[in-house]
Amino acid sequence: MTKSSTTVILANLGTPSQPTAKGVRDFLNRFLSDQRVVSLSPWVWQPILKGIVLPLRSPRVAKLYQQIWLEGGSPLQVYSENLCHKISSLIGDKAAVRLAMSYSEPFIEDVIDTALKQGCERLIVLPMYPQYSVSTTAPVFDACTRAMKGRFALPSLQFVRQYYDWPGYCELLAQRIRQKGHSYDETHQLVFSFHGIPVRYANLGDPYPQQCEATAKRIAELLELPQSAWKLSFQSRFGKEPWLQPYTDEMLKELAQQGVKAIDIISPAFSVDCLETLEEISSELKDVFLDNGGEHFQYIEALNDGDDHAQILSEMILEQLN
Ligand SMILES: C=CC1=C(C)c2cc3[nH]c(cc4nc(cc5[nH]c(cc1n2)c(C)c5CCC(=O)O)C(CCC(=O)O)=C4C)c(C)c3C=C
Ligand SMILES: [Fe+2]
Ligand SMILES: [Fe+2]
Repeated sequence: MTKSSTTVILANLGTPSQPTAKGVRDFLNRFLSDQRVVSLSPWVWQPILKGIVLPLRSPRVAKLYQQIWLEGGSPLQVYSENLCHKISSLIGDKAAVRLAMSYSEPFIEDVIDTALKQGCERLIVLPMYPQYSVSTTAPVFDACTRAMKGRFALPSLQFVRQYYDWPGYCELLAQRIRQKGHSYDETHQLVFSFHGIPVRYANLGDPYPQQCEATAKRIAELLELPQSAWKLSFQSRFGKEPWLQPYTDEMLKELAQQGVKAIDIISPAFSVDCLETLEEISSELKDVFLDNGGEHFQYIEALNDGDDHAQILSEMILEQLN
C-alpha cells in the first residue's frame, strides 16, 4: 500500500478559530445546528439558537476561551495537530495521516476531497473519541458520507467506532493516574468525569453511558481500587432536559460536604484537553469542591500529544492497515 493510496483521517470536534465572540459564534452555530447534537426540529431550534443562545453564549464563552488560549490556537487544535504529526511520523509511508474537524477548519469533507483528488483509494477514519456517541462520532460518519455524495469512484472506508476497549488504552490512563502517586480511599477520591449527553439520547440507543461506565470500571480495576475509592459522573450539561447523572458539580459538592478532603479528577471522554477540561474542570468544578470544604483538587490531564498516546493510536491504525 503506498502513501498516496491510503489516507488516515484523525477526526475531532472542532473549536473556535479565535477566542472572540465572532469566532465562538461561528463554531457554536455550526456545532449546535447539527441535528445529531441538538435533535429538535430546526423550525423550533433555529430561532432559539440564532435569537437567544448564540448572542448570549458567544461573548461569555469567548472570555473562557481567552483564559486557556495557547500561542498556536485553541488547546484542542494545538494538541490535535501535534498528535497528528507524531502519528504521521510513526505510520511513515504506509499512509498519509491528516487531521480533520467536524465543525471547524480543516473540515472533514475538505480533507477527504483533497485526499481523493490526490488518488486516495482507501480511507481509515479514526474519530478521536474513545467512547462512541451519536453526538460526536456519528457526525464524523455523516461528514464522510457527505464527502462521497455524487462521486463515481468511491474509496474503501474503514471507520473506527470506539477505542476505549483497545488493549492497553485503559492501562495508559491508569498509568497516568498512578504517576500522580496517590492511594485512594474514602477521604481521597478518584473521580471519572465524562462529558454528558441528554438521557433521551441514551434511551434512544446511544451506547455512550455503558461505554463510559466500562472505561471507568476497567481503569479502577487496573488500579485495584475498591468501589468506595472512586466515582463516575457527567459534566457539561447544555439546555433544560435531563442529562446523564450524577452531575459532576452536584457530586463534588456532596462529597465535600460529606468530608472528602481530596479529589483527583480525570476525564476519559476527551482525547485532548479542551475548554471542558481546562476551564470547566480545572476552574469551575475546582471552585465548587473547594468552596464546599474540599482542600485538595487535582485535574489529571488528557493524553494530549504525548508520545505514548501517539504510539497507541498508531497501533490501532496499523491494525486497520493490515
Ligand atoms: C465526549 C465528547 C463529547 C460529547 C459526548 C459531547 C456532547 C455534547 N456537547 C454539547 C454541547 C457543547 N459542547 C461544547 C464543547 C465541547 N464538547 C466536546 C466534546 C463532547 N461533546 C469538546 C471536546 C468540547 C470543547 C471544544 C473546544 O473548543 O475546546 C460546547 C461549547 C462550549 C460551550 O459553549 O459551553 C457546547 C455548547 C452537546 C449539546 C452535546 C450532546 C448532545
Ligand atoms: Fe460538548
Ligand atoms: Fe491528589
